[in-house]
Amino acid sequence: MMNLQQHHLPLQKYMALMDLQERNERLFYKLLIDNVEELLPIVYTPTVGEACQKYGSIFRRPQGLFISLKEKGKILEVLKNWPERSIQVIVVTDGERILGLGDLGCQGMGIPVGKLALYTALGGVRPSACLPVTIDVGTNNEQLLKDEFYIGLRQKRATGQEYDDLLNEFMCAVKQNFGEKVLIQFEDFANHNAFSLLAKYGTTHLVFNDDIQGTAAVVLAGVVAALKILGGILVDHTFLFLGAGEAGTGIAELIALEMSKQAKAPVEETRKKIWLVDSKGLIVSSRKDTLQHFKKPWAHEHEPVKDLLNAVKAIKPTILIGSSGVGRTFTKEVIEAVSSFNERPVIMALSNPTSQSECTAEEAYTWSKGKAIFASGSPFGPVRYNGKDFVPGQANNAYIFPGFGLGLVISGTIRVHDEMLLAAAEGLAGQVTEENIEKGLIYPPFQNIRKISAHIAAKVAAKAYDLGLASRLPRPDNLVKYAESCMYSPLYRNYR
Ligand SMILES: NC(=O)C1=CN([C@@H]2O[C@H](COP(=O)(O)OP(=O)(O)OC[C@H]3O[C@@H](n4cnc5c(N)ncnc54)[C@H](OP(=O)(O)O)[C@@H]3O)[C@@H](O)[C@H]2O)C=CC1
Ligand SMILES: CC(=O)C(=O)O
Ligand SMILES: [Mg+2]
Repeated sequence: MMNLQQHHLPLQKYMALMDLQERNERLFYKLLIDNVEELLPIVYTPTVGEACQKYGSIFRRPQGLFISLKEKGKILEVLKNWPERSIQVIVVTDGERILGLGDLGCQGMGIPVGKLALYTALGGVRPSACLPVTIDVGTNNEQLLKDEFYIGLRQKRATGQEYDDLLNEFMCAVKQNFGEKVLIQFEDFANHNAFSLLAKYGTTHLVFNDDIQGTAAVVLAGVVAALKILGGILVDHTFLFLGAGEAGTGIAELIALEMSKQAKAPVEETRKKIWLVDSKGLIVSSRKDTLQHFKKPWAHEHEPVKDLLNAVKAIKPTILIGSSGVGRTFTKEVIEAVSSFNERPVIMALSNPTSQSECTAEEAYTWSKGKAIFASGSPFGPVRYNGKDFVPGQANNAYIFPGFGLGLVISGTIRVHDEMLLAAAEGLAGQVTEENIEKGLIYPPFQNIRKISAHIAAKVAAKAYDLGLASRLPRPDNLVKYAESCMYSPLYRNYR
């Protein structure tokens, strides 16, 4: 830690940590687990975003497995080259929507590598069972195509049949090489591929889209915890999203599902409590013909509204969620408006990294005059306002995917089901203590994340057993203890 702390720039710390991961993996995980709050912003958002942007120029040794269009027809052979045989979790990206930073091509590899480091440190999946993959189908990022240090294919992105065929070959080869119980986590695909990949492979493979499903579970958990402050049940609240893509519509759908279960009402009804704004304004029924399929369920009856501020005034949300990927879009006027009709407005600025956050913690507390219950995708430090300290929460899918994946792996689950996402959200919300709530925190500190992950894993595994989707038999009596017993710890063994 002293060595790391001598570096002043976060990117230098990132490089030092990646070197350590390469040199002494066990020590890397020991450090990450023992100093999770200090090191998470380095191996993960926001610094991993900068690392991906500069990946070519800071490149030292390859991490993960790159599969490019040139490997078409040989992907099985490529997978066989990976030295580890017992893979349990693959995180795969094609680099087209890296955080809120856009298309970074195969420099997006930093994301699967970082996510899998968290699978191990936060969720206890063995490092050797984790495989980061980047599918290189080119990039439409002109700057990268001209960059002499760019490490990927110098061509525009393959699309259509060529893209679909490569992805299909990859998905089939994974199953053939690693078996059907390997979890494939899709990460940071652009939404025009993300939804269709999830729908296509959800019935044949164990797949999970972190941006759509993991984010949904973490936000639902935070909202459920916030109800302890706000009062009422989910259907008593009105939600407004800025951003109607993977994160926005994924969260909206899971919240509507939970509302419908709680209120015993059809999901078509509970969806009406949720509104979304995209780059063209509020999603309303008069726009239905021109909307992408994932937006259509949210096209409610309303006159057109052209921007967020007017949408806030018209819809009067109790909960405002930013999932646009565009920084500083929760302006002073927006936060003042939402605070004018709420005693305690919930404001979540989910977009990553910090530069893309819809507002800062300081802005949320100051502009709401200390009323906001605030959480953000990338971390912000505590804020002092009016002589009082406010501690923001981190609404990031990192709370969910490590425990969620662990739950699937330890139960030998063969398919992901929405009920498991609800179970994961319940598991996380259940870990928020009275003490957290008193401080205005709707997420527990990351300090306790391995315990939290074990509880999430137990909930997910229990649901998988209940649904008959778990293949590891017999079902353990105490799933929390079992999950803990399965977790990797970076201990040195005593040799005889
Ligand atoms: N905290 C967390 O755990 C997570 C955070 N995220 C973050 O969420 C962000 C979005 O990700 P994702 O949903 O996958 O991205 P998508 O590209 O799928 O969706 C982005 C949405 O934002 C809308 N949008 C873009 N610019 C504006 C604007 N100026 N005003 C209003 N709406 C706008 C887009 O509109 P249109 O459809 O019209 O183009 C689209 O609906 C990213 O920054 C990502 O880092 C994502 C996953 C997890
Ligand atoms: C956190 C995350 O998955 C994202 O920003 O894409
Ligand atoms: Mg992501």
